[in-house]
Amino acid sequence: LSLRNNENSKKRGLNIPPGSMGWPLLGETIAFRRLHPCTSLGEYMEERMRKYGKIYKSNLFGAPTIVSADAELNRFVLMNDGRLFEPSWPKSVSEILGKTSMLVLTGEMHRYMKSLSVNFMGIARLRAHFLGDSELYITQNLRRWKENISFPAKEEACKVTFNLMVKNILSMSPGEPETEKLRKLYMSFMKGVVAFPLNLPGTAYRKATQARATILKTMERLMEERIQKKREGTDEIGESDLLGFILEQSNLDAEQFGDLLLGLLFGGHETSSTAITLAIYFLADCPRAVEQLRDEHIEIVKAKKRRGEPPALTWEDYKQMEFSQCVVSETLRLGNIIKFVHRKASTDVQFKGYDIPSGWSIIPVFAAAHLDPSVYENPQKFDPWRWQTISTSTARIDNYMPFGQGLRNCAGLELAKMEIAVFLHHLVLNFDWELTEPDQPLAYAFPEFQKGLPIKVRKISIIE
Ligand code: HEM
Repeated sequence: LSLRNNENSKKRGLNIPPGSMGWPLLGETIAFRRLHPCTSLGEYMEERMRKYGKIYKSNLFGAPTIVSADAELNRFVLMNDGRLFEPSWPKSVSEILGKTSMLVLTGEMHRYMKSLSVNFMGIARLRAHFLGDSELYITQNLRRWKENISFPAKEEACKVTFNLMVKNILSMSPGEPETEKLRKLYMSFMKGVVAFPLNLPGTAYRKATQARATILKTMERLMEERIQKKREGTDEIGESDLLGFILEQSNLDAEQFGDLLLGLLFGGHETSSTAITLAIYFLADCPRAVEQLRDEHIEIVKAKKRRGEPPALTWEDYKQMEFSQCVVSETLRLGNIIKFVHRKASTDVQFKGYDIPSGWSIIPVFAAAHLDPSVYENPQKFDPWRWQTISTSTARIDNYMPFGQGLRNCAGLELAKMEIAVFLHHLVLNFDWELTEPDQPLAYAFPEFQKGLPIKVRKISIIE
């Protein structure tokens, strides 16, 4: 199909970007997926960019594809979502995330689900629920850290972000048997989303489809139980979790709710735990940034004491974490948690003299601008201070897209930034840490630390 499409475009005299379509069927998918550090673009892209420039054609995931390392084209694609472009995730991803998942929905239904999620994670709820809950789960978690014993940081970050999401989605508490059951199911589901999509018995992909079905059944049961409680007048949760909020504010059925839940767990758990782990990794090599972070957070705590406030962080305290936000921005730039997204042209599109034929896939690679030396001086360097000056520059909008942009931008970006900052607050106030083994994050579906980033901590006590 890809080759036929390519031939048709030639016949129509279109100016398709240069590139190679690779092998029949497989195209260049294997080379595209080859592991490389997430702080680089990898050999496949670097070689193609040297040969063909920032916009080139290929054959990926079974479709003729334009790969874009061009920041302007990436922005053009995202700003024309729903008009010239639509989502086009590989079938394996869309099947596992569900047909009513936000990543694949378009039009009215996408807008509806998006507005539910954005409202659910709006500033009011961040202040009222997520901030206090994040702090609670983070402190509960860090309190258990033992000195001088190596442990994987990723696992700890995952516990925090998972607990936060299930508490706010389903009012489930950490450590309860039902929460643990859901966590295990979710882990199998997650492995399948990123695995090679081979739907055979015993494969990660098959296990994930089974986990998905079980999670959906659990959702259905929880929904029925809540409806029953509402009828009996014994529901105490009301709209304080997503399930209650959806029951009051929408008419989603159990499957739609299940897909929304999986999407938020998937979107909110793996990404932010990866971001926290990446910050721990980058900071371990940048003591000056840890020192400056520590000063910032000590000052926040002292100011609270001076004002006679209780120790819990408030939204106003969070807003004081300016250098921490620079650390967050730099972690997301260099870590490239979502390296690229999948779209396809819903009509013939022209850009910079090139034609992108209707039906072709396009992969905007956000990481390309994040690592471009003409945009970010010394791009391989973890340099949070660069954000103290960049923030006023307009270049940032085009060249910095860790959360995507436009219609389909991240619904949880404020939550994510807050979670990372609150984690940093308690981390730098309570611990020094070092990496115990080399473990570089590799660009898999998400950046992945092969060993989960083993670290060793030392407790410090700087606030009397
Ligand atoms: C550092 C952490 C995060 C990063 C880097 C990130 C990144 C992204 C990106 C790049 C997109 C755009 C996908 C596209 O264009 O197709 C996206 C969408 C989305 N994200 Fe996030 N995200 C993060 C955290 C979260 C959190 C905490 C949540 C919520 C719990 C969340 C929920 C979503 C949802 C629901 C969408 C789909 C929006 C839509 O289709 O309109 N994300 N995220």
